[in-house]
Amino acid sequence: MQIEARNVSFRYGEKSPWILKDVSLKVEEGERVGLIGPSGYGKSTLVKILAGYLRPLEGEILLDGKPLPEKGISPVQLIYQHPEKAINPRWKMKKVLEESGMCREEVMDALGIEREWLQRYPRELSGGELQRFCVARSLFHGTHFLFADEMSTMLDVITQAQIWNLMLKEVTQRRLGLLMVTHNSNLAKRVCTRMVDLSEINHKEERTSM
Ligand SMILES: Nc1ncnc2c1ncn2[C@@H]1O[C@H](COP(=O)(O)OP(=O)(O)OP(=O)(O)O)[C@@H](O)[C@H]1O
Repeated sequence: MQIEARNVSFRYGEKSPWILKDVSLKVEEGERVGLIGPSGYGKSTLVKILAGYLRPLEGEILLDGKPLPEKGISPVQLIYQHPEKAINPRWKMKKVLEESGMCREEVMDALGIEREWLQRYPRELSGGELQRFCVARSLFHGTHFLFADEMSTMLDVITQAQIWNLMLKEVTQRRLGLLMVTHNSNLAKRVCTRMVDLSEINHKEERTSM
């Protein structure tokens, strides 16, 4: 499988400056790509577009040459920096996991998810504890591509290592495609098979100066 951003352009408002202009990027199954670039340059925006959370104003996102499916749980999963925004506040954690069909014991153990947390609401967990649920959920059996947007920045070093060890094991064994946004070059070197610098594939400066 392959996911592709083809000639994607985006801005947040009609009069706002272009954030992305004519950006093309492909990620193949089994690849682990690190997306880097200056702060505020559009990395998170591109990842949200690739995952189908935002629609491009020009260009398209193609999964094996077809538009992303609109129904069902997406084969493209995004884990962001703010787990509290990604989880339904009215559901207990058990229901959150059940909805995705992701209740593998070994994943919960590897992530250090305590079973007692399953009976709690999101507001009753810390950011790090919630993020483990977001990671667990993203690994449901239908996932083909995982996008991690600075997902471990808020976590302590031990939890970061725990989460990344599991992610790497799953990504390698299942040959998932991974796109990670990070400012941590040591982590990127350990995890990624290829690096992409957004400033090299984004043509916004060329167009806006015309
Ligand atoms: N919802 C929004 N509405 C308006 N502007 C936004 C919105 N989200 C982001 N932006 C702007 O779009 C630009 C790109 O933001 P984005 O978060 O994609 O950058 P980034 O490269 O991921 O940054 P960082 O490395 O600092 O996380 C920034 O100038 C930001 O202020």
